[in-house]
Amino acid sequence: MATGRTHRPATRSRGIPEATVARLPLYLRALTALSERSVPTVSSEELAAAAGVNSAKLRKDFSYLGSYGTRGVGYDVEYLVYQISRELGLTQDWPVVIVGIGNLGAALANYGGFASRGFRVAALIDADPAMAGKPVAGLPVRHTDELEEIISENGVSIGVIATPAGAAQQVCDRLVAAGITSILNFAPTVLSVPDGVDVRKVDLSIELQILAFHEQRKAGEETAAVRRTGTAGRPAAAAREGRKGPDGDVPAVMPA
Ligand SMILES: NC(=O)c1ccc[n+]([C@@H]2O[C@H](COP(=O)([O-])OP(=O)(O)OC[C@H]3O[C@@H](n4cnc5c(N)ncnc54)[C@H](O)[C@@H]3O)[C@@H](O)[C@H]2O)c1
Repeated sequence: MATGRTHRPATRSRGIPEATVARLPLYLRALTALSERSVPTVSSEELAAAAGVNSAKLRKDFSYLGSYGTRGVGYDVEYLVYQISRELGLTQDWPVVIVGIGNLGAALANYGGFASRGFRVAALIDADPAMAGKPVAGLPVRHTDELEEIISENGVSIGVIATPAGAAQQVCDRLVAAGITSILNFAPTVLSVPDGVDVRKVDLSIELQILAFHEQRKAGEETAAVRRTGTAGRPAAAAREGRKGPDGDVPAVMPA
């Protein structure tokens, strides 16, 4: 990561809209891929396409970082990686605990993408005494009795909940009481937390339901087109083509 620059444009670490913050990881993922291919600069259009974002939105987002690119050259890939990483707080190491080491917790523990992005799995915690000490992803599973001690010893501020829904609130309360201020919740339940604690929820079934909604709508369009023209298939396909932009790159479902 290029961190050796002495001149940095002023950035506003406060006051960045939440929607911009949500897109920064998309830019970072696209930029990291360019950096791995040793691509030195990228235009806003190329980067926007790689991140699946509209290029005017990208330029506006980058203006919040104080990054305007160079006319005719584009953005310096390495420097943008550094800038976005710094804005997202990824230039420091974040110890994370995962609570609930079943199918999902073990899969998350084995996922290499956390460590490579600065999220070190400090401990794996489970309530099942039979799991205590068993290695998962190279770490011995620790019992929930040790939860508070683990969090304070490792200075953990992010907790991942992968327990059954019924246990999630109680686990959340213990994490918060132990000093955790950010929670990534995979359990299908809404968590109550005090002010100052951030919760992000991941629910793949909700994503599938949204896709189902769009599938149903597409099927509805097809039926309507058949009624209008008496021809199956082609009119609906043409209607879908018609929704695409000039480059044919506008997805039917935009990333959130
Ligand atoms: N968000 C998603 O997209 C998504 C996808 C799959 C599963 N899930 C959810 O993730 C959760 C885990 O799913 P799974 O398939 O891994 O279940 P699982 O039954 O395989 O694992 C759950 C683990 O949690 C442990 N546990 C139970 N109570 C606990 C407590 N109080 N403290 C600590 N550990 C406790 C159990 O001992 C078990 O090892 C479920 O809530 C499931 O609905 C979410």
